[in-house]
Amino acid sequence: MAHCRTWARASHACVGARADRGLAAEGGRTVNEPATGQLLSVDSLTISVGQDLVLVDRISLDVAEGETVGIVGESGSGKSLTLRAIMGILPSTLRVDGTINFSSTVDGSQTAAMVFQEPSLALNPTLRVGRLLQMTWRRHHPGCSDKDARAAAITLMSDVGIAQAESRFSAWPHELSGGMKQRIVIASALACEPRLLLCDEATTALDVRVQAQILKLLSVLVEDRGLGMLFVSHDLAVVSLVCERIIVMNKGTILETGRTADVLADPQHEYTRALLDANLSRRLSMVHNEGETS
Ligand SMILES: Nc1ncnc2c1ncn2[C@@H]1O[C@H](COP(=O)(O)OP(=O)(O)OP(=O)(O)O)[C@@H](O)[C@H]1O
Repeated sequence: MAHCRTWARASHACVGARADRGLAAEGGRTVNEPATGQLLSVDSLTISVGQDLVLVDRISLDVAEGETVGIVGESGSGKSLTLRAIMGILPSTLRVDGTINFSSTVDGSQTAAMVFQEPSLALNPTLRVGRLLQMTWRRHHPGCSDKDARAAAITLMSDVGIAQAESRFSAWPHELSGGMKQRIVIASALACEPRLLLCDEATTALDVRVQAQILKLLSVLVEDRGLGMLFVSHDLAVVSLVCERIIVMNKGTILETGRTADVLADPQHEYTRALLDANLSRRLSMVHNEGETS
């Protein structure tokens, strides 16, 4: 089975980069099976560069089966590095210590897939979108025929809300809107049949109406498929819409964590209160309204 790091480097079309069980230890990092019921368990993850620059400092987090967890914090707080460490796609210049425990399927594969921020960059402009999904499906379903993989790709396109999926199979990325492109990116992640979806600012590049539609889609997919999701965003309003639990990060450390409703109603840390700025309630109702009308 191809390793996700090889796959992620091989082509920027591989938007559904996937983490497999049994990754080799890197620095002081080990990857094992987590406790029953947990899809992912991260213990004391530390990411550093050079002799003494610590970018992520001993953070621990869990995602249970079917649970949606958000990591929120301003730019530079270490959210993306954390997700990339979990996926095993950090640059080799960074040192990773700590423990990452991954749940896996019986054959030890298909555990986590990642959705990146910018769909225009994530999709290979020279690859028709249906063909990308067909190739991704075949990569993760060895022995599947071209015809069956094409059918699976069209089903995935329908699943992520692309109308007339069959005729759009041959579309180029540039022929699709930003929202459609992100739907293809999500479909590509689903082609790995993950149990855990890692989303890195998955709606940040989209306008607010499309953002609401994609958030709604992610919520439906996660619920229907019983997936766990780790959703990273700098936007607390966005995270609170799709996550049951929130982790607040700043400067590489976790400041607080709790049920979404609790964190919103009674933030324990001054930094969290700052994130809950005067615009939050207005923005929340705006996003909720957009979600309802989409
Ligand atoms: N390869 C690297 N080498 C050195 N420092 C890095 C590297 N990648 C990221 N950093 C630094 O690590 C810190 C955390 O980066 P990270 O990308 O995780 O932040 P973030 O919270 O995701 O914010 P953003 O959404 O802006 O990316 C930042 O200060 C960043 O400059």
